[in-house]
Amino acid sequence: MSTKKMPMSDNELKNGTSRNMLERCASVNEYFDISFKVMLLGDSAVGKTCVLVRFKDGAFLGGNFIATVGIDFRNKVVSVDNMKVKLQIWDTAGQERFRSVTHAYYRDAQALLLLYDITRKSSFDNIRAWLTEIHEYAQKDVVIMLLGNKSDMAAERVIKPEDGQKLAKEYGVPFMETSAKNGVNVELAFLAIARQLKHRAGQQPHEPKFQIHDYIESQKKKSSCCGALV
Ligand SMILES: Nc1nc2c(ncn2[C@@H]2O[C@H](COP(=O)(O)OP(=O)(O)OP(=O)(O)O)[C@@H](O)[C@H]2O)c(=O)[nH]1
Repeated sequence: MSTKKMPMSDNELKNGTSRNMLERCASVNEYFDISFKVMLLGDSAVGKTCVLVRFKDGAFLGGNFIATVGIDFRNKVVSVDNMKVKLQIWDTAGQERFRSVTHAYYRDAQALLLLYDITRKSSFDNIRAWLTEIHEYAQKDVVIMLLGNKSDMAAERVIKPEDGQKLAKEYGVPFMETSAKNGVNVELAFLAIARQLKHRAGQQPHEPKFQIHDYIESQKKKSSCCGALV
């Protein structure tokens, strides 16, 4: 299996060869205290790879769209309180024909980021089908977050933030709009997931449960002085 268009040589990437693998091995060796698997899901072209590249490398993959083939992953170690949390983030192909490949990876995932494109209604309408699939293949206690991506494309928007919020509320999952292009909320989404998983792993019986919704809202308020965060 291979992937596409991370910011390395195109040929290596499409064929999943040497440098790609070496870079991943190098990041595997980075020190960490605890590790979690996170998967990116959603229709083809909603921006899963771009969101991952934005988080991992702080870059935007513009230009021609090349669909992911199969599945691939990237590691990133983030600090949560005084702990190093490694997120192994699996980027899946959104195209229907790869579904049987990606199903096999659901079981190991501790968190799922489910994306739609705010400029494409069908990708939003398909979220219910994705959630049905998640309930069928993923662990019962998997942490799910809904992301409305491409929030920078205001002129082409067809899905309002309230629609995303409403759907997320119906399923009891946190929601935010992101932009892989300008980076809005991308880091927050992954950090909120890392924090939730870390708290869950080390939670003592007397400790209050980590409230991911409250954390997201507090972080948005903190950064609202520096830019608009939906
Ligand atoms: N304006 C804008 N374009 C984006 C954003 N995210 C992704 N794109 C563009 O949308 C297209 C699809 O992005 P990908 O990240 O390849 O989509 P994907 O979900 O990984 O697609 P599959 O690999 O087929 O599942 C590309 O042309 C990106 O440049 C964003 O936040 N804003």
